[in-house]
Amino acid sequence: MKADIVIKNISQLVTMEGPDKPRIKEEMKNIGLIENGIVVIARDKIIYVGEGELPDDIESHEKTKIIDGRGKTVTPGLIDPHTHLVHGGSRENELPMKLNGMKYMDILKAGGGILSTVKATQNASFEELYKKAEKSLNIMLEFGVTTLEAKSGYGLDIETELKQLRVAKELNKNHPVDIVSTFMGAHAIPLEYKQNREEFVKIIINEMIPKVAEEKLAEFCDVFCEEGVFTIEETRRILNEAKEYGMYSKLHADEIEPIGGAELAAEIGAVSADHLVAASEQGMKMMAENGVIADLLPATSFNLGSGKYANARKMIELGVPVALSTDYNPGSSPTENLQLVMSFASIMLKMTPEEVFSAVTINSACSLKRENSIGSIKIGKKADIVIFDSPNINYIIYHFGINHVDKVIKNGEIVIERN
Ligand SMILES: N=CN[C@@H](CCC(=O)O)C(=O)O
Ligand SMILES: [Zn+2]
Repeated sequence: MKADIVIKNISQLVTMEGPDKPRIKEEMKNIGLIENGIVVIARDKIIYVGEGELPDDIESHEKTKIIDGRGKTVTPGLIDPHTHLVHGGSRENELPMKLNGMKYMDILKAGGGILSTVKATQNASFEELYKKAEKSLNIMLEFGVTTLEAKSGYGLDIETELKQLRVAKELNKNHPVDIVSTFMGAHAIPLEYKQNREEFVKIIINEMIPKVAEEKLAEFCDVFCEEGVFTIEETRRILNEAKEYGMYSKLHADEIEPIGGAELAAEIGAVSADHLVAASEQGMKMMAENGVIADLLPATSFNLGSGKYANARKMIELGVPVALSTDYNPGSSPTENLQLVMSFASIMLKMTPEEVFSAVTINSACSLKRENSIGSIKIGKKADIVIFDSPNINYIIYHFGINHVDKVIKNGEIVIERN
């Protein structure tokens, strides 16, 4: 077999070896760490992973690229399974309001917040949305993200929801980062339906979901299940309908109030429940029993400044598989930096570096139903790999706020080279 890229002498190689399924409890600590590691790539796949030298049955050719991994940490490409990538405008105008004590949900109730991004997204052309999202995607790739999820939800009318999803589809075709799309028409109740919310729920169920499914624009459906937004019952109806059309479920659950989002996620067999800052212990237990992944978003807690963070330690203790995401969006988490999220997870959620790496690789892959092709460095999987300019995993998390990436390899191609 002929190698196209060989990365050798790797100080710390994070393989995430083990079964392609969500890691829980102590499993989250086993990241398959190899010192003096070697990874070999041929075309777009990993063909060897181990320790020491190139094995005899793998040959190099004159174009084989040999990368010296001394002083470097190598991991699977990072996966960000919760973003609101495609949207118009920005919301820095809300910063002084928040500093003056106005709450995130009060801004929304007054017609701002998500609803102001809805206006900006409705008014933006396909090209404008594409360019803006492409810029963010480039930053994410620079930070080591090779696959991410992108939600609609800033349209709230059928044309704009479809426009957002079509932008994501086109970017997925043209950009090295793989994008998994989620339909989130149930992100807020538009002002014009405030007195008639049932009408809006019916539009989502009877018009939007069938159209999104017909155009094959989303694999997942998500709902902002929160006090003052969508109720448990509305969320159940929307996600069950989406299931009929073949979409997996995700929920924005118990972000602010413990209204039973975690319990609902377990009941309907959602793939993930996200946020969970206010989730009840009973909800966490039910998630563990039903294998629902907790996708935690500590950058959002940080940016909302509430001082409230999801109880990751309790979730891990109870056997809930934990993933981590940026939640990149213009309101509550305007950052593309997943490495920063990893540092927040360690400091604020008390997750160990090993748990953090499990959360942004294999568990995130599971949260996108991609665990058979990405999320670990394993023979036969996609050659999506990050080389960090860092001698060990702890340093990446400890030295926070900067970009530790040296190189990013996507589908066997070096797409980012920073040093
Ligand atoms: N909480 C709901 N949705 C997004 C925020 C959207 C926005 O504020 O624009 C979130 O996940 O944080
Ligand atoms: Zn979100």
